[in-house]
Order: sequence, then structure tokens, then C-alpha cells
Amino acid sequence: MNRIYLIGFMGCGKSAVGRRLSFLLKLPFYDMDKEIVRQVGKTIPEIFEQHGEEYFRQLETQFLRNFKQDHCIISTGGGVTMRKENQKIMRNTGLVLFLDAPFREIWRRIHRDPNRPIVRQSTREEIEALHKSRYKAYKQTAHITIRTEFRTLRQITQYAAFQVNRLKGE
Ligand SMILES: Nc1ncnc2c1ncn2[C@@H]1O[C@H](COP(=O)(O)OP(=O)(O)OP(=O)(O)O)[C@@H](O)[C@H]1O
Ligand SMILES: O=C(O)C1=C[C@@H](O)[C@@H](O)[C@H](O)C1
Ligand SMILES: [Mg+2]
Repeated sequence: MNRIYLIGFMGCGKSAVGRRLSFLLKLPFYDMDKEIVRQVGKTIPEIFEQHGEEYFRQLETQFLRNFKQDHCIISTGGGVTMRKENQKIMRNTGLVLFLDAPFREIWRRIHRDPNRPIVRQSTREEIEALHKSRYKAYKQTAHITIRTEFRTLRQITQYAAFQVNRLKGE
């Protein structure tokens, strides 16, 4: 299968870049968080509150196992890359791009967002530690790491498209 997965921490730009890349490469775009919300009929904060985080993690893995569409772009949730099984599915079914944004920028983007339950319950220090603890998994799972600092969304999207085409040509 030949999908493009965007991985990385909350707020690194997966959804924003995914939408633009979909337009540029003329491929359908799926946002995993949105797909899960649609399937379950509950918001992410509701899923976390009513069923717990572990249940949400199971929904993420189920989504990856059951999703059938080929030739598409998928922006993943920030925690998806932590499970080994998810890492394997993504690497075996597509090209994995990690959007590597600096933490202070991530924090500026996410700290007031009420739709991110993990952020709502934690201090800046705790979220920074989470970012640090996840970094290696993002890096190791990705075929390509794209550093987003000092780049506009347009530049990141163009660079991602360039890398995708380069790897397809190999
Ligand atoms: N390089 C960038 N320059 C300017 N703004 C950006 C950049 N990348 C992302 N943003 C903005 O930051 C916000 C968060 O980005 P986005 O929602 O795409 O993150 P995400 O990785 O999908 O997060 P989540 O894991 O929570 O789904 C959005 O408002 C987006 O437009
Ligand atoms: O980083 C995370 O663990 C999360 C990121 C979001 O995309 C959502 O998937 C959810 O809020 C959990
Ligand atoms: Mg997103």
C-alpha cells in the first residue's frame, strides 16, 4: 500500500500540512482524530472522560488495522506512534513523515486548546517531558523527518511533496 502518514506531537502541524499536501498531490486526506470522532459519535474529550485513555488508544489501533483506503494522506493523532503495532502498520503500508517542531512553538499553539484532554490536565513542564519522551519514537518510525522551525506551512508542504516524489522515484 502506498499511503503518506504524518506523525508528530500535538500541534506540530499534521492536520494543517496534511490538508495542504492532499491538495498539492491530489490525494484524499484523512485525519485520524476526526475519523475516530465520527465513528464513535463522541468528541475526543468525551471519549477520554467516559472510557479512559486506554480505550482511545485501542480505537487508534483498530482504525489503523481496519482502514482500507490506499493512495491517501493520513494525519495521525499525537500519541499514535507510541504503540509498536501502530509503528509497524504505518511503516508497512506507507511513507511516514515526522513533522519536528520545537517545543516552545508547540506549547504556544496548544496550551489554550480545550479539545486536547492531555494538555488540559497537565502543566507545561509535564507536556514538555511527554514531548521529550516521545521524540525518539517519532524519529525512529519516520522515513523522513521535516524540521518545521522557520518554515511556513506552504514551504513545509512543498518540501514534503518533494521528498515523497523523490522516494517514489527510487
Ligand atoms: N509551520 C507552521 N507555521 C504556522 N502555523 C502553523 C505551522 N504548523 C502548524 N501551524 C498552526 O498550528 C496549529 C496546530 O496545527 P495542527 O492542528 O495542524 O497540529 P496537529 O499536529 O494536527 O495537532 P494534533 O496532534 O492535536 O492533531 C494550527 O492552527 C496550524 O495552522
Ligand atoms: O498526543 C496525544 O496523546 C493526543 C493527540 C491528539 O491528536 C489526540 O489524538 C488526543 O488528544 C491525544
Ligand atoms: Mg491534528
